Amino acid sequence: FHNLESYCSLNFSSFFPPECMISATELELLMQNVIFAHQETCQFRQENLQILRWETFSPEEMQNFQQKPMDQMWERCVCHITDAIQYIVEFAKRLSGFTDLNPNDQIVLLKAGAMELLLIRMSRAFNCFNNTVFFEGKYAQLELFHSLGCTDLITSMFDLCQSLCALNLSEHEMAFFNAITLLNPSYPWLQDKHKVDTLYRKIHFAFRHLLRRTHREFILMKLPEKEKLSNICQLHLEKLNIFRQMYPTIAWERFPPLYKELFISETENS
Ligand SMILES: O=C(O)[C@H]1CC[C@H](C(=O)N2CC[C@](c3ccc(C(F)(C(F)(F)F)C(F)(F)F)cc3)(S(=O)(=O)c3ccc(F)cc3)C2)CC1
Repeated sequence: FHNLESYCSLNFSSFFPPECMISATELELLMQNVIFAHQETCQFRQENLQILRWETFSPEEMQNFQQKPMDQMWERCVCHITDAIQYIVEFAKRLSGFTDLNPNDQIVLLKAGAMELLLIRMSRAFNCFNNTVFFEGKYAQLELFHSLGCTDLITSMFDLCQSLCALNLSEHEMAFFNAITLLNPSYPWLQDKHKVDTLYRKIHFAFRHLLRRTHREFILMKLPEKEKLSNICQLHLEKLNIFRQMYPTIAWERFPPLYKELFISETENS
């Protein structure tokens, strides 16, 4: 019945189970909560990213980055991503209903979703006209990250940013896309799947309500599929493991605890 049920919930809102039904005021409050949670927890403001978007690194600066040793460049980037993920954790905590979830499930959703939300947010810091991304104060071309030794990962991140930029998402749409990506009820390790599913359906309903009001329903079909995001996350984990084989102690000694907690599996921690 799964297909029938998901088909119904998409097309016949009256098929919503009772706990999913929300009043008009609750709907407005939920929409504001998602939008404010996003606005208050972005690392950089949209207008500042826009102002700087033609500030690119000079060839000399590029070379300087490209000549950095692999472990140094990895450590810098891992610190940046950890900073960005702290904001993403804050976004989750401000989503009404997230902190009411089973604490184990909150961790499961953040472990699985933090990198996906990072990738979505990255498109805000991406200039699709010259294929550059905001990095350490200016916009950087893909080649700047050469010394990381994971050009396929960087390329797939840039491609994802290009596809998201093509949708020209508003900050409101970005907020909802992040919220529904985080609250994915299909993760296997969830203890209270039903509670996550109820919250997911409410936020998805509010997202569709926003899109109907702005005549932007078509983007729902054009958002990157789940597996496109998870493939890039998988590639990130593979590159991290290759790096750790090359520099076995760096990850332990120099990577921030939050990054290790999220991306270096417990079995190795013990
Ligand atoms: O909240 C906001 O306003 C946004 C949040 C997201 C920010 C952002 O784009 N980022 C924050 C950290 C960023 C980032 C992305 C990916 C990674 C890695 F995958 C690897 F290095 F391998 F690529 C790692 F983890 F393995 F190391 C590290 C760090 S970055 O800006 O340092 C950056 C690095 C490489 C790029 F090729 C493009 C960007 C992306 C931009 C500001």
